[in-house]
Amino acid sequence: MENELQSKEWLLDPQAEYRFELDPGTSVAIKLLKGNAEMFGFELLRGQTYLFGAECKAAVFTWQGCLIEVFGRPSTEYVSEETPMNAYGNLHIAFEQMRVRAKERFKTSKNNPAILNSPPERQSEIPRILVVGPENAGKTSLVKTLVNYTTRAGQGWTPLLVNLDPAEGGWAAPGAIGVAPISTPIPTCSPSNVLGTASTSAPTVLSSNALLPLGYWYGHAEVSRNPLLLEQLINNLGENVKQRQKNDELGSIAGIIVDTPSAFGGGPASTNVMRQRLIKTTIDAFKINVILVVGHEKLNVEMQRTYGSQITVVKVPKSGGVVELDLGYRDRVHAHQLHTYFYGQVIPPPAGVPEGSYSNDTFADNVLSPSSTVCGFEDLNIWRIGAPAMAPSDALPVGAKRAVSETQPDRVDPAKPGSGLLNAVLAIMSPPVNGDEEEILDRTVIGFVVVTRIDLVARKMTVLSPNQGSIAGKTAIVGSYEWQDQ
Ligand SMILES: Nc1ncnc2c1ncn2[C@@H]1O[C@H](COP(=O)(O)OP(=O)(O)OP(=O)(O)O)[C@@H](O)[C@H]1O
Repeated sequence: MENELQSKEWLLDPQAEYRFELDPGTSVAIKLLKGNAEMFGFELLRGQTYLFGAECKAAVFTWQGCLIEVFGRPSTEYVSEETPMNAYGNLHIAFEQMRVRAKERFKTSKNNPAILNSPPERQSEIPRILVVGPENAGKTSLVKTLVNYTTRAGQGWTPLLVNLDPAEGGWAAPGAIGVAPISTPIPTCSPSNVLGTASTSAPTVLSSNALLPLGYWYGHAEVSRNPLLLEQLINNLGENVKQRQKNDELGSIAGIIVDTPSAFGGGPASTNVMRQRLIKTTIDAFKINVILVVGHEKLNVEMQRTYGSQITVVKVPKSGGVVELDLGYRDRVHAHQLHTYFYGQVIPPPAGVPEGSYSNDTFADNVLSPSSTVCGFEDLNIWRIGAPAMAPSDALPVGAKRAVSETQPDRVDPAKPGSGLLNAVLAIMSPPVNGDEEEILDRTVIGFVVVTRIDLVARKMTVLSPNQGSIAGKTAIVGSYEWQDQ
């Protein structure tokens, strides 16, 4: 039903979903009028209006039926009665049972410390889930749904969401991988904050925007660019997760869900060895006990054969709603993510929705003020990991060895022509623990800056940074991401 406010009502039957895709520069607002509805497990409040923009592609799903009102015109919109949500719901129930059993066991072991002598069994009861699948399989959407259901279970669970897809741009800039404890459901509003927003970029009064992620900087979109580096960072992340779980045994019962890049789930045969090695590293680093293979028969068989004897491998159906994202779209999303990191995000509401009348649960109306500072070439210690534009080791002629190792930090001199620093995204690293400058691979990211100007004569560069703090004396790593403010 359409009205003069350019809105349209959609009546959804139980277990149906309304899917929409937005064109660049457009937005829609959705209001739940009757019944119940959710988006990737995030429950919509009745009467509340939610804004979506930045080419968002998503779906409103209902378990029991609902009536929604949609303001604005998506480029594609339709209702589907066929969704994999039943399978996703069953998975959640199975994981919930594992958690409840683990909690019971934990309580008993407090009264009977002898039980603590059976760590492998106890460990195996906590869900540590790895999600793999090819490109555009809906991996991230499944991960988000499972994490959101876990936080809604009413048990106070705070699962750890691990993002190993450097192209995802979760929580920080694209190029980083990381982990964040999730205590409230993650909303969906635009692809620039698919996994929620870090507390440093959003008002912390909103718990869904107050995530405290821990990130490592890989610096590239493609896994094949430097798989050895990614492997080392996954191990570092795994070590951190292990430490946290050791310090908070009860809290760790909520478990871990690991989202992976599509390179883990397939690709050319030449990358098979690298792919299998990265999966093995991930399984070991996070002590994975369940592998979910999204919509890929061959990969499912491969996982069953390789890990089926020790790990539960489950084939999960792919949703027909998952959108094929092309390279142009992914580039636009990366640019938008970086813009959002520095300037925040304002999604203009569509016609018929007054300013400020929508929910601020999402990160749809938040302005940030970055600062542009000039610093001397010597003020920042800039490194690049491995040689620039390095081909993977297995692409070298047989017997050939590299001059620079793929994980060796290489000092970058901004004064040298071709330093590749102009417009480059630099990750600012936490200070060295042992004073060893070269151990930068093992350091976590504290923020990002972009080099906007280089003055070779004055030996100075202009840097855009999210706040006004000085960056003098800091250590930074440059990857292959570039960004220009447009
Ligand atoms: N049921 C659905 N209805 C509409 N859009 C959906 C649905 N499920 C997923 N999408 C959208 O499809 C796109 C791809 O989904 P998603 O990011 O989950 O896949 P992926 O397998 O993680 O992708 P990648 O290739 O980046 O690894 C996203 O924009 C997501 O919001």
